[in-house]
Amino acid sequence: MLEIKNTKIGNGRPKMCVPITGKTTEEIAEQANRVKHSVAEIVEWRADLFHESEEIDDMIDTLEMIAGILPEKILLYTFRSVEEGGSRPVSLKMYHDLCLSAASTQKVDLMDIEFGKVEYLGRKFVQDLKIQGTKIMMSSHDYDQTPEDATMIYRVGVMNQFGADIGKIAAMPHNLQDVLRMMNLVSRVRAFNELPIATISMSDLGKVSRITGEITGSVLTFGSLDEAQSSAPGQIPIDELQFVLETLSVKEKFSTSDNDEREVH
Ligand SMILES: O=C1C[C@@](O)(C(=O)O)C[C@@H](O)[C@@H]1O
Repeated sequence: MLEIKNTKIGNGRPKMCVPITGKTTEEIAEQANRVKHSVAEIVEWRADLFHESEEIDDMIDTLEMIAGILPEKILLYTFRSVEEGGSRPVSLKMYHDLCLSAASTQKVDLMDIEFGKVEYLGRKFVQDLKIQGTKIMMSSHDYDQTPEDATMIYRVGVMNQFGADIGKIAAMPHNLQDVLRMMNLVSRVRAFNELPIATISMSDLGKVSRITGEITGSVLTFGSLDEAQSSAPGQIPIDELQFVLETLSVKEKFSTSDNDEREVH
């Protein structure tokens, strides 16, 4: 379990994260002010969607502005690469420098680092980020398929070895089995390690995976500020998401299988 700003991630209902998707400083400030009054515990700044400037200094000013508006929320910084569904192409060097500059503000509570980048940038990169006080969410995204279970389990193992504090696996389903496999992934991974994990099956078909974290063990779920601001297919608006999570909340201990019992709350 991970505790940030008095929020326990990995305990009870999955924690809700709302992305800020604005292209300009003005749009970002407007969204941040709305997030302030939202039920989300975590706010994600999708820095790759900021198109006003490509200068690192301007990006850092924007990050600090968001942190200033939302001191109570857990701030997740994400620069999503084009290869994994993001909007702005960057070199590996630029990705490295952006992440380190963002971490050095010491305003970032959680940083999304793509598994595919860490394989190149190495363990030292992760350690340099963590020294600045940020926790690391290592992520992997497949926008055209859901990989084999063994591949996803392997990726979580590598994330764990690289020093992730949370792992996140998001993939596109082609059928019901893909959604069910994703929902069962945390239970399967538990045979190998205890890393807190968020699993997301994207699109309309996968929506159900975004509301079942309390029983599947997925620790975090993304909900949009409103339908127009969604950052990935299948996200549910945050107020509806909270309502459904509350409705599905399990108040008693339950078993994930015959020989395993999960503590709730
Ligand atoms: O990685 C994720 C998860 C996500 O892709 C989703 O499917 O909700 C949304 C992204 O903003 C975030 O960075």
